[in-house]
This record gives sequence, C-alpha cells and structure tokens, in this order.
Amino acid sequence: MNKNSKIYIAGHRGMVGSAVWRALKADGYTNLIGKTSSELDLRDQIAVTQFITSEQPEVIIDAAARVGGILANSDYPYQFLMENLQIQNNLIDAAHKQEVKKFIFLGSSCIYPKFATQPLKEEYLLTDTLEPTNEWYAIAKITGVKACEAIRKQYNKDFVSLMPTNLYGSFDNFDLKTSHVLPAMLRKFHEAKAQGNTPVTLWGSGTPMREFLYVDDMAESVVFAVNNVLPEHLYNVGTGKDITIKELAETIQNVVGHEGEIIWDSEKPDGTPRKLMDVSKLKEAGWHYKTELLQGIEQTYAWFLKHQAELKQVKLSK
Ligand SMILES: NC(=O)C1=CN([C@@H]2O[C@H](COP(=O)(O)OP(=O)(O)OC[C@H]3O[C@@H](n4cnc5c(N)ncnc54)[C@H](OP(=O)(O)O)[C@@H]3O)[C@@H](O)[C@H]2O)C=CC1
Ligand SMILES: C[C@H]1O[C@H](OP(=O)(O)OP(=O)(O)OC[C@H]2O[C@@H](n3cnc4c(=O)[nH]c(N)nc43)[C@H](O)[C@@H]2O)[C@@H](O)[C@@H](O)C1=O
Repeated sequence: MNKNSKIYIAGHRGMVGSAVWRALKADGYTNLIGKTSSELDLRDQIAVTQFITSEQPEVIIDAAARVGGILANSDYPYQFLMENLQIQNNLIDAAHKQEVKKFIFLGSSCIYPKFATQPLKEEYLLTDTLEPTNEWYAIAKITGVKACEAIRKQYNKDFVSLMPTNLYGSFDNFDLKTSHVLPAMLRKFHEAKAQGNTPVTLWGSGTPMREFLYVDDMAESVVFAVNNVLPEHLYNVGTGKDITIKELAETIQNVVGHEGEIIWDSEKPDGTPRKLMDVSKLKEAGWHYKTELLQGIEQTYAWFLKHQAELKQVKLSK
C-alpha cells in the first residue's frame, strides 16, 4: 500500500484502533481518518454509506465493535449480537460497493467451538457448538468472517479477517463490570494495595486458561496485513502461549505489589476452559509477536498509573 493511501480506522479511539493508528503513523502512513461514535454511529447504514462514499478510503480497518468481558457478554446478548452485526455489515457492504481496495476485519478467538482441539486452527471454525457466555458476540463475528470470505471468493477482493486472542494494553477498559480479566485484575490489586492490602475477589475458579497479546503487537499485525496481500481469508493472531487465570492473578499481584488474600467467587462464570491459538499461519506469512506477557503487564500497569486521573472520567465506569 502507498504511504499516502487514505486509511479509515473504524474505532480509532478504542484500545486496538488507537494502537493501529499509532503503528500506521510509525510505519509512515500519513493519510489516516477516524470518526468517534458520536460523530458517526456505525449502526446507521445511511450515515456509513454517505461517509464511505464521500471519503473514498483505499483501506478500511474495522476495529469498531461492542466489546466486553465475560459478564458484559452474557448480560447483554442482544447488544453484542445486533450492534456488532450492524456495525460490520454496514462497513463491509459500503466498502464492497465503493470498491475499497483492502478491508481488514477484526474478530475474536471466541469464534471457535468451546471444546475444539487445542491449539485452535483456522479450519476448526463452525465444526462444533460455541461457549454460551459469548455465543452472541461470536455469531456476529463469524458472520463478519464469512461476509469477507464471500466477497473474496465471489469478487476476488482483498478482504481479510484477523482473529485476535485476548488483548490488553494502553487505553484498555478498566470498568469492573464490563472489562476483560487483565485490566480488571490490575485495577483490583492496585486499589486493594492502596487500601492496606485488603483481599481481592476474582471470578470463577481460576482454572481456565487464556492467551494474552499486547495490543501494540496486535497493531503490528494489522500493519502487516495493510502492507501485504495475504493469500488466505482468515488468520489467528496471538502468542501461541497460554496460562491459567490463577497464574495470571499471581503475576499481576506481584507486578502491583499487593500482599493480601485472593478470593475466588464461584458464582461468577469461568467461560471457555481454554482457547489457545495456533498462530503458525500468520507466522509463516511473516508476522510474529514481540512482547512477552510480564513485560506487557508491567507496561500496562505503568500506563494505568500515569493515566488514572483521565481514566476516572472516561474508562473506569463505561
Ligand atoms: N479487547 C480484546 O481483548 C479483544 C478485542 N477484539 C476485537 O478488536 C476490536 C477492537 O476492540 P477494542 O479496541 O478492545 O474495543 P474498545 O471498546 O476499546 O473500542 C471499540 C471502539 O468501537 C467504537 N464503536 C463502538 N460502537 C460504535 C458505534 N455504534 N459507532 C461507531 N463506533 C463505535 C468505539 O468508538 P468511540 O470510542 O468513539 O465510542 C470504540 O472506539 C473489536 O473488533 C474486538 O472485537 C478481539 C479480541 C480480543
Ligand atoms: C476476548 C474475549 O473476552 C471474553 O471472554 P473471556 O476470555 O472469557 O473473558 P474475560 O477476560 O472477561 O475472562 C477471562 C477469565 O477470567 C476470569 N476472571 C477472573 N476474575 C475476573 C474479573 O475480575 N473480571 C473478568 N472480566 N474476568 C475475570 C473469568 O471468570 C474468565 O474465566 C468474551 O468477551 C469473548 O467474547 C472474547 O472474545
């Protein structure tokens, strides 16, 4: 792609979108555009069509979505299904009709069956049933993958889907009801330490396993997909390594310096037992992660400490 190509990043203020913006700038791209959800509601088909028709971007990166952790996904099934379908359908169809050269769709590792063989290969898609806590979101994301695959197959266009594992990093959501586990733990241990090492309550049994990718590495994979025409429609993005939620808790407790008790709330769901990605396909194509988990957690905690005052206003209660 030419470094002057106009690239629209949908969701450019979110954790992933903002990291993609920084990474594209660092790679020399000069013509980036973005709109906040209050400027352009991507659920509005007419507004999206008008925007894409008037801006004529060469590339669209879809990092806009209704996103949340295990509890938000199970409490708001309709919003996680419908808003994601609306956002991605509007963007994909407008991109197709306006002859956008490249479209990058971001899904999630939860598209794969709950009890699929590990590590998860791209071809396991639609081979069994989904994890119930996030099947609504997963079905929307599977539809996005299939829409891009159909456009690719029927019209031979460069529409590609990247499936990130669980992500974390700067500009994450630290709201305790809607966040993912890693930012929730950082905040819980931090606040408990400040209150004199009070106990920290975490969710589920601590036995599920998760894989975590630092968001700036994720953004690098998007830049890689902008710079290269990938031969297939679907690629997993992750580290290929996972840990138990209990191990994650102990690691974060050490980074934060909390010394109190950890209580596991068995009333809260565990979700899928394991979702380790097979990341060999994107590695063979030429992309590999850089940031190890401990380093990424330390960097994210440093970011959290620096931005606490702003977070209080915007992201501690979404
Ligand atoms: N976080 C994670 O662990 C993972 C994320 N992903 C995927 O990565 C992508 C980005 O996620 P992430 O950055 O974490 O999410 P965030 O919640 O941080 O950002 C989502 C962005 O989407 C925008 N958005 C949401 N609804 C609308 C709407 N109706 N109209 C316009 N914009 C909207 C928001 O815009 P605004 O800020 O202007 O309101 C926001 O910037 C998503 O596709 C997600 O599914 C995949 C796997 C894991
Ligand atoms: C990215 C991915 O994210 C979601 O799936 P998830 O991985 O299950 O989500 P999670 O990060 O919220 O939890 C991971 C594990 O951690 C445990 N856990 C402990 N203590 C806390 C806690 O305090 N908060 C949270 N949120 N979880 C906790 C929790 O019980 C679970 O066992 C889906 O949105 C899905 O759609 C998706 O794509």
